Amino acid sequence: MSDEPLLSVRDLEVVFHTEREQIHAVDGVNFEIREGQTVGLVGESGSGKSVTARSILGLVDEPGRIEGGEILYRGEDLTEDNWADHRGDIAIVFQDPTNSLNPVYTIGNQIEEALRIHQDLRGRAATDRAIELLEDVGIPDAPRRVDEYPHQLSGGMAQRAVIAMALACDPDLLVCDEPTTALDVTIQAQILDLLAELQAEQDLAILFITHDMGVIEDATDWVNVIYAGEVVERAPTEALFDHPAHPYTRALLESIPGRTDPDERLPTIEGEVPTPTGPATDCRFAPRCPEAFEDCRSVAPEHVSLDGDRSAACLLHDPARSDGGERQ
Ligand SMILES: Nc1ncnc2c1ncn2[C@@H]1O[C@H](COP(=O)(O)OP(=O)(O)OP(=O)(O)O)[C@@H](O)[C@H]1O
Ligand code: NI
Repeated sequence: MSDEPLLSVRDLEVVFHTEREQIHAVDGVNFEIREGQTVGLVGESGSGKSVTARSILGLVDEPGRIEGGEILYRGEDLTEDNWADHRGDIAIVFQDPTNSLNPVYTIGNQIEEALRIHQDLRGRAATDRAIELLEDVGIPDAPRRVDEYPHQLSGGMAQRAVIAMALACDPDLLVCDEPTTALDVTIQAQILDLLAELQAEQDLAILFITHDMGVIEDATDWVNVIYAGEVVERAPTEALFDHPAHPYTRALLESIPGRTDPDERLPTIEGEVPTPTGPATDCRFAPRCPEAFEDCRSVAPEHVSLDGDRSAACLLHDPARSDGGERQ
């Protein structure tokens, strides 16, 4: 295994040019994923998680455009129109399996199509491999179910079939955009277990996107916290949960059920994620931040290195500016 990251997202900028305004949905995002690692991207709705995911696959649609930065897959910049060369290397699983499956074809047909394109497998060999993949993702009675149509599967089984389809390209990286959000809780846990198993058995790297810190704790090795298009904190998962450095991360952690007094109502963060329509001139979280001070409203914070490899973009950690807040 080399030291080079499998995927390295550097200063990614994605802008949506709408009639009314320019939305900087992803505004200078940086993170890395190493082989076999599970990396989380967590933040509230509208923070830029899905746009980041779609960028990695080359799936940003009009009026959106990648306008800056690099997405390096094994050192090769995908944004220079290299997605076609790596079609099978990176696969994506979306939230709602019914949108990823075509209702008029059997599950088997759809997996076999992926096998034909990516592995050049046809006929009996493709069917056998499709059955094997369905078995790998824990679908019981796979030789029969391979001939079923999407509507014949439950939500959890359909999501397993989508994962089987993603694995048919034999990817090194699986991008999972809220893969369990549409499923009920017990099924969610089963899909998380399945992903952990596949990750361990196949040395698959996973980018796990969610708004749910509980899922991050269960599923990831490393976390990037995203707010209004910017990564505001990055840390190994355990360290982040032990000592969250950014006030936004602390607020997200307080909203996990079970971490606060069960008699109290679940604390939620008041206000909403702002939509960035220009370059950052302040801390975008400041209006909602219980610890904000004057400078937070006029200075865009840079990432400050903390212990280990972690960092946070918050003036509380900037020794030159903090007015006596917590320092590390
Ligand atoms: N097609 C589009 N046209 C205009 N703006 C868009 C479009 N798609 C996304 N955006 C903008 O990008 C921002 C980030 O969206 P994104 O879907 O990445 O959020 P998210 O973090 O995935 O949220 P969620 O948890 O709700 O899925 C949105 O707030 C929106 O302003
Ligand atoms: Ni999303």
